[in-house]
Amino acid sequence: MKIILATQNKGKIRELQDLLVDEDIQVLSLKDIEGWEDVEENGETFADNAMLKARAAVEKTGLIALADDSGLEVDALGGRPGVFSARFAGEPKDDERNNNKLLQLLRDVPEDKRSARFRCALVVATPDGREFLTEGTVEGRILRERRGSDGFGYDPLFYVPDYSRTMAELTLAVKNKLSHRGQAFRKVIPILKSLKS
Ligand SMILES: O=c1nc[nH]c2c1ncn2[C@H]1C[C@H](O)[C@@H](COP(=O)(O)OP(=O)(O)OP(=O)(O)O)O1
Ligand SMILES: [Mg+2]
Repeated sequence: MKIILATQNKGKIRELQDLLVDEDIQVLSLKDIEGWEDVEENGETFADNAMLKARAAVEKTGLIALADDSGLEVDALGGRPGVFSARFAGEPKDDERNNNKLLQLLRDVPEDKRSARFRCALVVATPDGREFLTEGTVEGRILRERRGSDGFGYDPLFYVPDYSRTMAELTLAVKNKLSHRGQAFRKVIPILKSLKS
């Protein structure tokens, strides 16, 4: 079986490839596809956007596609940046500037009000028109400075109380064990298995 990861994000590709390593599945990403043009992510929810990306990848490749739309919801910001996480500080999307903007907006927010969560929607779409959605979340809080250098995106600012570490201080394996993406992915496995047979 061969699937296409409908993402250009290197951090996601690394995590999803690691999650898929024990499955008997050949994995391509959009980086392997010539002439891929990003779809406009204009959905209202992570699920909507994952669906748009998965569908576009199926249409382009004719393969089963797995798309990820994910982001950060900060309670003190009323759930922002949410679906706008990637472009929080404008175009072109840039993790460094996004993290700076987040720190700036939360400058006067006290420790007990810095709660946040990562949310991930994964969509599996098939060439014969079927679509499957799974989701995952992980709770944490936003620190006042970056810690750690692994991971991507908002990981250096996202502290996971259960592990006393930021996401960027966790190994790939540990992050995949607890993350929003890891949780959503574990629900995808039985779906992929059912498509094989
Ligand atoms: O585990 C994570 N650790 C840190 N940050 C994360 C994570 N998961 C999502 N995020 C952030 C990064 C980006 O600011 C946004 C995703 O935006 P999102 O549109 O889904 O991805 P993207 O544009 O980077 O790649 P693509 O659309 O090709 O999959 O949320
Ligand atoms: Mg995107």
